[in-house]
Amino acid sequence: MVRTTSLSFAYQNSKNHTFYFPRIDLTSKENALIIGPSGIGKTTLLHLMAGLLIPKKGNVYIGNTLIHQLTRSQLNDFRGKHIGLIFQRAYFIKSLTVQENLSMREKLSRKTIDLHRRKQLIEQLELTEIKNKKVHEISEGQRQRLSIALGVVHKPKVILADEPTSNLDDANCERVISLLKKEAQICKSNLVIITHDQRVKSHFKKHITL
Ligand SMILES: Nc1ncnc2c1ncn2[C@@H]1O[C@H](COP(=O)(O)OP(=O)(O)OP(=O)(O)O)[C@@H](O)[C@H]1O
Repeated sequence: MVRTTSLSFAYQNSKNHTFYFPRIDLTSKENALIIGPSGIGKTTLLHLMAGLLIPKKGNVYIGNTLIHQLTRSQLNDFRGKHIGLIFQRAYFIKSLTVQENLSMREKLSRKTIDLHRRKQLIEQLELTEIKNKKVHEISEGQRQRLSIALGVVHKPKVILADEPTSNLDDANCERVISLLKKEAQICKSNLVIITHDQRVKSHFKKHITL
């Protein structure tokens, strides 16, 4: 369950421009797209939902937790355990292998390491053949799939993805969307995607328009 209430935000250096966001209310396992023109505040909203930015007013519930009432260290801990972030440009440790990056992400979540889950994910995302390769040795498409794996390996309550398909051809776009939906189903999590991509829109019933 993900819910936002009267969320507003202003960047410190933004000459008092305040963003006001519509209410979001996602029931258990419900997915949604955040859509709207460039610069309207989609990434800002996603970062608020991830607890990476602090709202001026309002709050974000993930499950029963009001995330902005947590202390900074509780919030970091909560994010590590319960939020899966997938950025357009993923952050990897390039000197480590695919498998080592996943293992590092699991350790950071401080959840019990689930070797079966990691193996299953590597197979599902077709990373088996390159699991022992360093990240700088793999292709762009493989990196995209690894970034999904890193976002979901710890079975988060919510998966937040920022433009996960914008650099992909049609076949890979379809593949990434169906992988994300499948992983959300397996993790029983809410999936929230920011997109400009017309190809993605028909795959989701719920659209949040900014
Ligand atoms: N750290 C920051 N400090 C000040 N202003 C910022 C900061 N980050 C973003 N902005 C501004 O806030 C506005 C919204 O940015 P945001 O990235 O949330 O928009 P967006 O809807 O995701 O855009 P796009 O679709 O182009 O990625 C933009 O005008 C941007 O320049």
